[in-house]
Amino acid sequence: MSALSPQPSSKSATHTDLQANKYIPPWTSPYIIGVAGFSGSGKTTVAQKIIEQINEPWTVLLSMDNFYKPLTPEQRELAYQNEYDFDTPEAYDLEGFYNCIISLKEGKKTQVPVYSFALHNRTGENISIYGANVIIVEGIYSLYDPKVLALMDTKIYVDTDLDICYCRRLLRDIVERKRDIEGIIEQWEKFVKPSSVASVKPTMYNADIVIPHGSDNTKAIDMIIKHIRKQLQKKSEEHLAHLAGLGRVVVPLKYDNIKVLPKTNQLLGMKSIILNRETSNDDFIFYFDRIASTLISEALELVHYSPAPYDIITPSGHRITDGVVQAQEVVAVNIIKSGDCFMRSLRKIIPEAIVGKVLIQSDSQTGEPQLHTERLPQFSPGCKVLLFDAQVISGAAATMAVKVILDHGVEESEIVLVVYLASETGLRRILNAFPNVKIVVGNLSAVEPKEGQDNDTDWWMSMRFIDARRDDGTPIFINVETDRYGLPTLSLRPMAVTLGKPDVGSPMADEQSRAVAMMSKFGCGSGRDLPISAISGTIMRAATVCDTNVAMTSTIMPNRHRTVNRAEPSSLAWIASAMVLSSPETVTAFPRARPPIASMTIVHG
Ligand SMILES: Nc1ncnc2c1ncn2[C@@H]1O[C@H](COP(=O)(O)OP(=O)(O)O)[C@@H](O)[C@H]1O
Ligand SMILES: O=c1ccn([C@@H]2O[C@H](COP(=O)(O)O)[C@@H](O)[C@H]2O)c(=O)[nH]1
Repeated sequence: MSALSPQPSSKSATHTDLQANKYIPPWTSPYIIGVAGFSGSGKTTVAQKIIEQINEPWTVLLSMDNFYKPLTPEQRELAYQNEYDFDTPEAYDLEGFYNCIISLKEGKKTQVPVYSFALHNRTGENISIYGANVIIVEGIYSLYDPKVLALMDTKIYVDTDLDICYCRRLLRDIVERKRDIEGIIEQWEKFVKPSSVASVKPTMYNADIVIPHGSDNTKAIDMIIKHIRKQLQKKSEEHLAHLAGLGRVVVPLKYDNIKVLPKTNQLLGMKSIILNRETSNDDFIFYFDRIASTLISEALELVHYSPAPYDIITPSGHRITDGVVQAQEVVAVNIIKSGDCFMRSLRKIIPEAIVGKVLIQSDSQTGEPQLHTERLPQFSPGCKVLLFDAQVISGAAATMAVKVILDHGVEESEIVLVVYLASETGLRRILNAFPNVKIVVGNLSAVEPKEGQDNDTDWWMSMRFIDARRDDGTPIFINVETDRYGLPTLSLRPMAVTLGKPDVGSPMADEQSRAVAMMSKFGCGSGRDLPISAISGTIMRAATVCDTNVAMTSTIMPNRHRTVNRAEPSSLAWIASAMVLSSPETVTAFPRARPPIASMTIVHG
């Protein structure tokens, strides 16, 4: 189901929102907060409190200390004798600091040098930052450079009495920065104190908010957090509205880039087997893997081959002059965890394939897809990337994943999305944003709505909930999931959903109303007093397959069950937000005794 906007059917679509024709992820406009103040004033402590309380995925704390200029051996010697001035703005590489923030602001993968206070120098290592939604920049001169100030959304000055700062710095520098007490006192008197008064204090006038008494001032910090939350909510609404726009029909969906598996007897036969309640668990996995292999093989048809640069001599001595060789490296990327159910088949077809991963998860309340983690390899120039997801419904997660891969230097035309189940709306959203991406899909929703199915949403819901009733009519939530051994498996959970009122004024209100109508149509009754956004979140979350555990929905039968073990925090968050579990009761446990398959190569970028 598309959770992002009301979708006109392809028949009736006349909308031409050309502005929507490009995907702008949240990390190309990160929210930047500057925190300044004296050394020891509590800047880091305040920043950490903000991070804890806003609880945004991909919040980066960037310390200006990382941008101390590298020292010459002579300067290092001075530093060890407490004769080097680290408290003048000239000690910082202000240009490098600015360039780093600009690069992050543009959503680029950015290298940040690591600094050691013990060595008084950069360590030579770098930390790579990518995908930040919120960046907190902390440092004595973070509100100093007008160019940097212009990039900040909120500027905070932590105003703590200088003597208190001195005491705290003494303690911290001895314990954490391995400094001796005499040296700290000497440096304080000679450099820190005079610069604090002459150069740091005046930057207070560049701040939007001044926090008297530092991190003790919980009231001020609460106010700041409320303000930041409001700004982030606005940003998230803009992102959702933008994603919604991408789902609108700009031009009728072009099928040149989409390959749907033909409904051959062979494919229908395999589907019939996996739908049959008599099918054993092993056979289910076997036939699912075969369908996955077919999808992968289709995707590999898009890999470039070139004439072999040598003649082939057969065992019987014949010369073959028109051999071909693969001319393109193939790299796989999973949208975890659902994409994992393709991995067994991938391993059989390309055993040496490098596999990268992205974790994209929806916010439980708004349904906004958020990038939590990426572990991607260094993509070689011109390589082909197969992006795996079990299902694409709204298309938001896949759109975001494509953007992540593009940001890592892959050509748009070299990305092939491989997906078992997809809605037309989702594919339209992806292709509106990235018209050169190729898609290989096992099941695509009806292009023309069928009788009684007014749109993709209906189709998806019926696919999801088919046969999913208990004898007493209770709807059951069914998923094909990837289990801890990387095997496709099924889970069943009874479901109770409360119907509520849409959030007035929310860009999702229409969508929420539709969600409620849809849920009631499919028999979900009221149960608990939940905000509607939770329900909507449920649908969106499932729809975008952002949950790490919800792997794949299909026309599946409720005969294969397993004990649902949902201990991972992400699953708990999902359960809490979705509230689909009326009780933790799971139907029967399907016995399984399988060895884990060989672990995947996860290349850290
Ligand atoms: N309100 C506070 N009360 C007591 N100690 C604090 C308080 N805020 C910070 N500290 C301590 O003071 C030291 C300096 O704080 P920190 O946040 O690192 O300051 P800054 O980043 O401004 O240099 C740290 O050891 C920290 O734990
Ligand atoms: O090698 C170094 C580099 C810096 N300093 C001191 O650090 C503070 C800034 O860090 P805060 O976390 O804001 O305290 C600055 O006052 C420098 O004097 C250092 O001692 N050695």
